[in-house]
Amino acid sequence: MDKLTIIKVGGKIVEEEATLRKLLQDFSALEGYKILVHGGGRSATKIASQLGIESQMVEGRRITDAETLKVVTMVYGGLVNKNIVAGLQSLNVNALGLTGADMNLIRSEKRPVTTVDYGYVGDVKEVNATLLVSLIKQGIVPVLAPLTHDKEGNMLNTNADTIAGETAKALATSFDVTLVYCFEKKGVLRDENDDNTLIPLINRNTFTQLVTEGIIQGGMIPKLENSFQAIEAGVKEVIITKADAIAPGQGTCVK
Ligand SMILES: Nc1ncnc2c1ncn2[C@@H]1O[C@H](COP(=O)(O)OP(=O)(O)O)[C@@H](O)[C@H]1O
Ligand SMILES: CC(=O)N[C@@H](CCC(=O)OP(=O)(O)O)C(=O)O
Repeated sequence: MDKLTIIKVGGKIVEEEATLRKLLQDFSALEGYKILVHGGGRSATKIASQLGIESQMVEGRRITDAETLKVVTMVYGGLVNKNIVAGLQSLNVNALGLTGADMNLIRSEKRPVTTVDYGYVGDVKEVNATLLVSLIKQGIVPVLAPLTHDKEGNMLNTNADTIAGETAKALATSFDVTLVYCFEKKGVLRDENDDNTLIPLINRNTFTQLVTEGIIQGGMIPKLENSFQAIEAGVKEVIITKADAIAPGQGTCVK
């Protein structure tokens, strides 16, 4: 099977011009088929605040009311996505920016209200793998924004780590998929403020232990949950690493 690399890049990296530029250069140098998935949570929080809209996160997910949905649609589907596409085009990568609504790429359902009402947040139900395979085989590089739709006319906000994980899972029968989550730290760390404390390998058992010890917390918990789900669905390799270290052999390997 052909190899496919899916890189997910998070908030702090896409927000800063220099780090984003470096990541896009490294991404452009990757051999073979590839997809870039981006977040942009920090940019959305900043612009929402400038518009007088408060942001509220619960367990790493944004409470998305009608006004917030307008902001995230503009920021992820517009500003961040097009900035990345233009950057990649300048590096001769034939990037195509897409939300989940475009060509019905990712359909989701509004998350049911339980103790928390997340508002317009979508849980992924279906990724159009056939479309992605066809685009990739034409030499097109999809750049995916963290937005989905319900096929009833509504956009829904979806966590970017989940978009990357679900896309990797959907493509695992067509390619040998490597999924790389990159962010501002070296990987999963014993002390999250010290890049010298990298944990090179994590499995479900060590993960549970590290969560109990409080070493893994916050946004790293859903990132690792997405990683294990991807591995269990046939994704070949999941790596969590620093944005300037996306080449093989670096960061934390999830098994
Ligand atoms: N053990 C750990 N090692 C590294 N980061 C950790 C750890 N535990 C918690 N984190 C936190 O997880 C965050 C990454 O998750 P998140 O903010 O969702 O990522 P992203 O920037 O990719 O969207 C890090 O910024 C860090 O604060
Ligand atoms: C539902 C939900 O939480 N969506 C995320 C989508 C963006 C994201 O995931 O961005 P990062 O990767 O930069 O964190 C949000 O609005 O923050």
